[in-house]
Amino acid sequence: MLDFDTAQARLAARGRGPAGRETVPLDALPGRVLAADIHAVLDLPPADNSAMDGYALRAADAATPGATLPVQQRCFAGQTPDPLLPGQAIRLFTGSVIPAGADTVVMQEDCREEDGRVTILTSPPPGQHIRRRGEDMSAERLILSQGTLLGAGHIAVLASQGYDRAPVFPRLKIGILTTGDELVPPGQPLPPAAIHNSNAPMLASLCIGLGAAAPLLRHARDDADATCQALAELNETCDLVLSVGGASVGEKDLVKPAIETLGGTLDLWRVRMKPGKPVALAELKGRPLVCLPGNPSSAFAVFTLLVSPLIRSLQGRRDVLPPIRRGILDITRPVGGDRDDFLRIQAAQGAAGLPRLTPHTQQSSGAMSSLAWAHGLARIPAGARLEAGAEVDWMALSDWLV
Ligand SMILES: Nc1nc2c(c(=O)[nH]1)N[C@H]1C(S)=C(S)[C@@H](COP(=O)(O)OP(=O)(O)OC[C@H]3O[C@@H](n4cnc5c(N)ncnc54)[C@H](O)[C@@H]3O)O[C@H]1N2
Ligand code: MOO
Repeated sequence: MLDFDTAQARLAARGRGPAGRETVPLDALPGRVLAADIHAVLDLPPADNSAMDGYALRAADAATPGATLPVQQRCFAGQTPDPLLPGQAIRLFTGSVIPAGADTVVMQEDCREEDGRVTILTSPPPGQHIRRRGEDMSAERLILSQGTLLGAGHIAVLASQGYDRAPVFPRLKIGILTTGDELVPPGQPLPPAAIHNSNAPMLASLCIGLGAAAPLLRHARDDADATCQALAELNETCDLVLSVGGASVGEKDLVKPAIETLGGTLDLWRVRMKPGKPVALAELKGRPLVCLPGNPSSAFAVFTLLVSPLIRSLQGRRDVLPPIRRGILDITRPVGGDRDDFLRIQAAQGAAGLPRLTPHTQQSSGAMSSLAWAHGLARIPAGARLEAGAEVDWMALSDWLV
């Protein structure tokens, strides 16, 4: 058996960054991956400005508490103040440019203004409440790196620099192949012995959550030619193909022979993880193809832990392997087996700082109710027998499925 970390590293390393780029306006950037380093073109703030509503003055003019200074001018954000005359103060507001000659700002709560004069109740130190030119971003400095997954914070930074668009990598095209005569699409009547195809919409939604284009879905009945045909079509049109089901040892496991018939190479693994043992990484016409196990919870775990790093590396992202968290097992019976167990858990605030991880009562690979419940997957290392209170690694879905 192949240990879990080796399988994960092999898949993460298979990703080759995307070819091509496109330029996209700010409102279409969330979830896209930056295709170039971005440098600042402006100093931000562009000039020294006030962090408070108050008065700009020379600290030396208010060294004695209770000093009273004439108010020379009122200057709002967006206006250019006159130079500050000696012994005077300029009324300003948050964001107002600091007048030449002023070296400090006193917030209005520490002053009293009456009849055009302001009394400074608390003597200010020099430099107080002044935001310096360029202290946030300075022109020509790197502000965003290629491979960054863009969100609201990055878009704010781009906009502040005057960029109204940015270069991004094209969205990854993923094809999903499901197999099995027992499967019927949702929305259609269910004959005896059939089940609805839940893996196709689940995997499509996982791919979209990772920023891929809406996947191309194909279903092949248990037939060698149909499987070959669907696989060839997906491989032709997509950057990555995921097949699900038919990866194990059954007599109708037709995906592997189809890959070989089409001239692909196949690396077949039995990964020491539960759920999710049968996984294969194939290469067909220079493009990767991953075979996932058909059991829905196995497909979900394999996608989350093994396929998502491959997708992130194919997307050209910097953060291929998301963080691993720590938590405390909240269990009533010992856990552990001969494979690394990835238990579907909910996390709650624990007493001692680390979160408390409660596994779902139904951990079977075929059961999927827990997928709509889980916050993450807690790892129980192969060979371990862990009791309540044991500290373990866990992968939050909110970290791994973006
Ligand atoms: N003799 C052995 N049997 C099995 C082994 C083994 O080592 N020896 N491994 C088991 C493990 S572990 C897994 S995981 C499964 C993997 O099976 P396959 O990847 O070949 O998948 P299928 O047999 O096609 O299906 C398994 C299960 O999942 C259901 N399924 C499949 N596709 C979908 C779908 N799109 N939507 C909903 N459900 C789906 C299918 O009906 C089966 O119930 O093999 C074990 N067996
Ligand atoms: O590995 Mo299978 O995924 O246990 O059911």
